[in-house]
Amino acid sequence: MQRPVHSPHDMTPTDYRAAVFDLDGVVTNTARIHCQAWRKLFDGYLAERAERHGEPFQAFDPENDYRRYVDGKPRYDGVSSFLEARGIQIPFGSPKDLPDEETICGLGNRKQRYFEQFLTAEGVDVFASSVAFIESVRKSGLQTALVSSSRNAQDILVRTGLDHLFDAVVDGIEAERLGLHGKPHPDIFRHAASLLSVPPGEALAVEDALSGVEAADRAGFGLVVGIDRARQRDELLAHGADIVVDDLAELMSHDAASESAIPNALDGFERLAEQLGERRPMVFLDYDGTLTPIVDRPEQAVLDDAMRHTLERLAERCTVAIVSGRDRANVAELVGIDTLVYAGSHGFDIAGPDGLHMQHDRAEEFLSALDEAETQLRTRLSHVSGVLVERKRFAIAVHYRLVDEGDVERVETAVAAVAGHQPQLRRTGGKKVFELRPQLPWDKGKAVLWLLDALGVAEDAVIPLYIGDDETDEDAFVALREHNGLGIFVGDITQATAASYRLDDTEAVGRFLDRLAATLGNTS
Ligand SMILES: O=P(O)(O)OC[C@H]1O[C@H](O[C@H]2O[C@H](CO)[C@@H](O)[C@H](O)[C@H]2O)[C@H](O)[C@@H](O)[C@@H]1O
Repeated sequence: MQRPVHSPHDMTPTDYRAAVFDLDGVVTNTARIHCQAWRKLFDGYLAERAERHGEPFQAFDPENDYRRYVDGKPRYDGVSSFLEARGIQIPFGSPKDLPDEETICGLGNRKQRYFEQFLTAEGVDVFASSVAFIESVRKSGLQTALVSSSRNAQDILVRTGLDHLFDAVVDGIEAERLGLHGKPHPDIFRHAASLLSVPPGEALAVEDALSGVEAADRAGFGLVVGIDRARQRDELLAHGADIVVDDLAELMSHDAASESAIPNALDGFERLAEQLGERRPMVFLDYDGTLTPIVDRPEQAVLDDAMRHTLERLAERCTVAIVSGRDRANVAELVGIDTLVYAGSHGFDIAGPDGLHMQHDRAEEFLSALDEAETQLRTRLSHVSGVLVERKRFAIAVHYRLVDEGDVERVETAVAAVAGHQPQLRRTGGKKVFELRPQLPWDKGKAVLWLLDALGVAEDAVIPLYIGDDETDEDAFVALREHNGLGIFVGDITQATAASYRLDDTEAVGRFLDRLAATLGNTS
């Protein structure tokens, strides 16, 4: 029986029989790419019109115009609704129109061309916590479906390897084939529920777009969850969301995500050793919160001698890589062992023994945006006491651990404003830190996969093992799951994690690594 849900804490997935998810902005970060494509389309078209008709040029606003008129809607509906808002009337045309034709369909097809170009250049980011949430509701016995107005949905599912997460998919192509109306009409949500043979009232829906929560609400879903990716909490609620979260991790019950669900790597060491079997581990380690406890200031996070000795011993028996958000040179100096591989700036910059070296081939393009952002951040935040701005080669961390609670919002607003002026950078989070990183589909997970490939080890000869404590480590846990590796989360599990094991703290990490080194010593 469903209980009333007034806040994320009241939500129990097992009260529902099915869960239906939107794709862009919920499972994948393709909403960003759609937004770029819409912006390029409308800015180009409006500029052309301004020249032709002497109209004033008013650019497409990637925040307000995107949310209000195009987000979540099928392509031609998005074009119509934006142009209508600008008082522009052009013929509808036909879906066969070429991208340079001045019709609703022609412009929609032009947007698709831009979208494909951006997608190829930038790749697709996956929200690791959403994947963990979907896996967890499936484990709880719920059926799952994906609904998307996008005609690209299937392609994106295949590219990201996420197609196995859904029992049914209703995308833009299928919707058109069946004559279903796009969001905010309820059709595709109702159809998804019917494919799962579950009445909408017994299913929950997850959406990030205003048109999407409205569609799910109108379809009569038992619970409509809005994800607030664009600071529009109140509007999501007004359009039909029952609850709004910043991230699906907030909906993972402590039980589902914690001790009972995820075994302790020390208690379960024998089983883990069995999983290793004949294979050598390749050990990837995060630094802060994993090898050293979290402390007030980054420079105080000093590696203790016992941990250094353990790492040295382990590195004699298998490959050990440190994968950190810190600057590579900084973390290499803090660890101080030259037989290890070091990946810094969240994997953008890698070096190791025997001349191993990799810097993401586009990373340098972002240096001037990072430099400007750093200057702007230092200026804007100079009056906020306790803020620490830490520049890494390919990222900037803004620490607020020492900032008064009442001032944290000022810090967040300043970081958001700077990010708003620098579309080349993306904002991510961590432990009491906001970060700006290059707007590229690259993260610790991609870096770990690159290393596995670069070190040229046969897949059946090694088992990658990643230990980390923070949200940026989830990308690596997800990547390793798909490559038969193991993730170990350090700390209290209060949110969804894609790790398979856990350890309590850095001291437990030391004991685990010691035991691993001893086991490998016995078998070599
Ligand atoms: O990927 P990691 O190696 O874990 O690096 C993540 C960030 O770690 C550092 O900040 C964190 O640790 C500090 C020291 O304990 C702490 O004061 C801060 O609040 C934490 O966010 C580092 O300074 C950042 O550059 C890394 O991105």
